[in-house]
Amino acid sequence: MLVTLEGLDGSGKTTVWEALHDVYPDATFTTEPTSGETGSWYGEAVYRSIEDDGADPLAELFLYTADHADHLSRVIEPALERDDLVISDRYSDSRYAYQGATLAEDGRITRPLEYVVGIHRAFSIEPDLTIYLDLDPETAAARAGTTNKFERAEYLTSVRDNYERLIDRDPARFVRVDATQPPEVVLERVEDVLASALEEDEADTGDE
Ligand SMILES: Nc1ncnc2c1ncn2[C@@H]1O[C@H](COP(=O)(O)OP(=O)(O)OP(=O)(O)O)[C@@H](O)[C@H]1O
Ligand SMILES: Cc1cn([C@H]2C[C@H](O)[C@@H](COP(=O)(O)O)O2)c(=O)[nH]c1=O
Repeated sequence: MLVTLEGLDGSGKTTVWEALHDVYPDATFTTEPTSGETGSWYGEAVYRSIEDDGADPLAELFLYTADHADHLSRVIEPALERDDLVISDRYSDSRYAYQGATLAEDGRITRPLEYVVGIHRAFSIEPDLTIYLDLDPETAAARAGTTNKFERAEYLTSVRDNYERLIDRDPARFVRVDATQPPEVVLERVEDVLASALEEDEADTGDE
């Protein structure tokens, strides 16, 4: 089962992702952009681009997408074949929401969100469950510390609008969690959501 954590910078994804290691010690934990144990030079290239305020938005989209393609074949698909629970801190929805927003500012691509979704259609795997940590852009930017070009409240407002569009299109996949709550409350809610989804998945698999 593939579970993804999504939300604005500073919404608390990594805090939750780290805490879930203790709850699901046998799961495969991974991230996008890739880094650490599941990292690659593609992920390193993405982080270089994040630090480059003049990076070309289309080139940046394809760097992120290259990292995703490699992540799928090297980490996600083998883990799913082993029947692991896979928990990814960010995944394709980040691309749809963030690069959708960047390309809207850029202006070269009409219907940027649809364009980014479209380039994934032929090869990507949709998550079974996406937990969306919902936070207003101002709090998100303040928590994230505005350390890179994405962590600005104005930009995060259009990223959040894109997440809302994605949720409207696929409400069954997303579960919204109020990320303004204290960390322990957010974690408890995420744990409940995850436990129910795993129970449901087990029941469905048992029925086959
Ligand atoms: N529920 C919460 N309430 C208040 N502060 C929080 C909460 N969750 C996390 N934080 C704090 O906010 C900051 C950002 O948290 P975290 O790194 O988990 O967010 P993130 O969504 O992974 O951000 P990014 O996408 O930028 O990596 C950290 O200082 C963290 O301690
Ligand atoms: C996967 C992905 C990420 N981003 C952005 C979001 C963040 O500002 C940075 C790095 O992510 P982290 O969680 O803070 O490590 O990259 C993006 O724009 N597009 C993506 O596909």
